[in-house]
Amino acid sequence: MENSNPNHQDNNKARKPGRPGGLGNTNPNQPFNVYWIYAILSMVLIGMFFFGQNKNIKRVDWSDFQEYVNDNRIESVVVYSNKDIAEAKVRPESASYVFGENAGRFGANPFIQVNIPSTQGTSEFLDTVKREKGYDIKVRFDTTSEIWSMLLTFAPFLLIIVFWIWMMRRMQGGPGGAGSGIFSVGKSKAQLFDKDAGPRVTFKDVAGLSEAKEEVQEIVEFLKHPGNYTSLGGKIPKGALLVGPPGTGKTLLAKAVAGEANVPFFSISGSDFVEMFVGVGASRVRDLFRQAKEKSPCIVFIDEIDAVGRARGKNVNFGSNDERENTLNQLLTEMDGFGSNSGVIILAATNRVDILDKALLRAGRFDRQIYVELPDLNDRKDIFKVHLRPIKIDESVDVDFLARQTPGFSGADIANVCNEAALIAARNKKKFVERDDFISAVDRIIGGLEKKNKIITQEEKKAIAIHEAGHATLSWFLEHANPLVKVTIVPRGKALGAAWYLPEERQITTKDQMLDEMCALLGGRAAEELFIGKISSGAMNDLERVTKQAYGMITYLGMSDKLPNLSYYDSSGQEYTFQKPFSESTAELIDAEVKRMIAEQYDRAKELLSRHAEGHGQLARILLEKEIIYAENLEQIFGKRPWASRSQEILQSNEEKPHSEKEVTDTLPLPPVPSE
Ligand SMILES: Nc1ncnc2c1ncn2[C@@H]1O[C@H](COP(=O)(O)OP(=O)(O)OP(=O)(O)O)[C@@H](O)[C@H]1O
Ligand SMILES: [Zn+2]
Repeated sequence: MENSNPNHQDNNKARKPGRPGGLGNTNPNQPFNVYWIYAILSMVLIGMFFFGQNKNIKRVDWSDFQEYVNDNRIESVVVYSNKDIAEAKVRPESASYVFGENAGRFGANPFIQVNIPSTQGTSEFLDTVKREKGYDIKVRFDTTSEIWSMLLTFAPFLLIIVFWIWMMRRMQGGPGGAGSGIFSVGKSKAQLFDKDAGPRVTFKDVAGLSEAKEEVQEIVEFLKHPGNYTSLGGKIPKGALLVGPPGTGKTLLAKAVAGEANVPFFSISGSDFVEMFVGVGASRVRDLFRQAKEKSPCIVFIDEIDAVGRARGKNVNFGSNDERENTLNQLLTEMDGFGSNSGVIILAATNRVDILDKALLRAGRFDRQIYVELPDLNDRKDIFKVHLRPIKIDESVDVDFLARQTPGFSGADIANVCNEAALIAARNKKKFVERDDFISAVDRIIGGLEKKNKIITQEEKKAIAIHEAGHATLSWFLEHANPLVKVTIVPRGKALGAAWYLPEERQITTKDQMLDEMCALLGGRAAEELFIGKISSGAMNDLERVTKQAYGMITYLGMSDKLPNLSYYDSSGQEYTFQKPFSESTAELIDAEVKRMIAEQYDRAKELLSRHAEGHGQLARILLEKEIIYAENLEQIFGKRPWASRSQEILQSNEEKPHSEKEVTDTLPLPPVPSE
């Protein structure tokens, strides 16, 4: 079965070492931060809002004004000395008198304005009134209004002009340079590795991957000697897709192609195109190709192309993914647009070809797929050799041994192991990195840090032991179950118990094998029920896998008696949203079949366990005591495995206990954190 081990892939992802992706070029000497522009603009707007807001002012005649003052209806007066105008605030209790019906409207701003006749100044008039009647009117002379109004009229224009100049300079690659600020959202974030900058990556740096290297060798030739191909009328391919799990060296390979051909290398991640602004993705794509054409011949590498290249929706979700689709369309247009002899070759990486839009894979686009797989034993040796080069090791370190310890590791994981080992040795103040450091590094990367200090009650420990012993016992007695390598109840990372199995390398899996696997997975829960009488949450991971397996067998592989030879799998990757491809009654049948299949295997697990209850009990006791058991312990208890066991062969031929790809972990509920 392809992808028979989804768990492992997840682990892989999690422990992928962090490394710089295609980051945008942020210019450190940027003299002018773009946020200043925002700040100034918003201040102007706020200012305009407050000052430009006209108070609702009622104009009155001079004679009315005099009357109001005489009747003491005015609270204060501001005299604008440079204009022949005075503004007066009306006492609230007089508002209705002054404003009449409109009092409500003027209520908040009870101001009146009056033109001062040239014959008699307001101030003199007010002075007289004050003196004669003793009213307390505050008078203020104001000259600022003039300045303000001038500023307010011209400031926006000034700002716009400054802003404009600044913008033009930026667009011409002025002080800020390209790649920074808001006006560069449409610029691609591609990272350029020019041919003369830094050490070149070549095929020597890429270990293993011999088939992939052979295939890309041709691209190197295209780039080096295009004439050889075009003279015969052939067209140089525009792109190739590197397909494989994370960390297997896709980026490295693409870089090596550029290095071998000695051409510039643009690197960008698919997710860098996608931004929340509409149209930005498409404009970034245009920009990327414009840059690439300028530098041609060159390689453009798009990592994680699935971020933009996912199949365009069949089900119209009312424009939810429009932006991504526009970006994808632009990419397709650009790929069609440039001539096949322009010297730009696009390499893209993905680990999900199945979800890519079919248009991307059509002839003339990414019509070649190059598989970059997880390394096998020999490849792992080579990768170790590459990454051990810079490390000071002593003679106890044996590459062959290391490669055997790391099945299922990707190139990135191996790089990580080497680095980790060096760190561990440094922590222990060693002069050289020793074999033990590598073993610890491998262990650490497999299971996260050992957490011996995690508080687990004796009862919980017993439950974990019984659960794990259940898996172990069943895997011993089921013909097709993967042979067990070791089981531990030492908590590592999140898992409280774990079992390692040797996976058999098989391309197709029979129904019997799948059923046995399910049975072994159910062994943990079955042992809990049989020997503790209480079931726990520790089996969640097991149950999830069993349920998925059963659904897969019934709906994809057509392996149930009631629904034989039917597959509702859609390899085109489109998901069914509104309509299932089967009827309601079939859906019920599927559910019933899944339940039946799991129930059968569970009964089988319980039956087998009760037959070997004594051995199981011994196993659980050893586990409790030693926290770890190996295949040999099982042999001592149960005798030779009834079926020729690959694990035994391997264990005999190799003294080391190989770690293995298949790891079944169980999570039990953590004990409550003691409150301090
Ligand atoms: N075959 C290999 N030989 C040597 N080193 C490798 C190999 N594969 C991976 N590595 C190491 O792992 C690192 C990460 O690999 P790379 O970035 O090429 O993986 P990738 O397949 O592109 O991953 P992703 O799909 O997540 O982008 C490399 O920088 C290199 O150090
Ligand atoms: Zn389990």
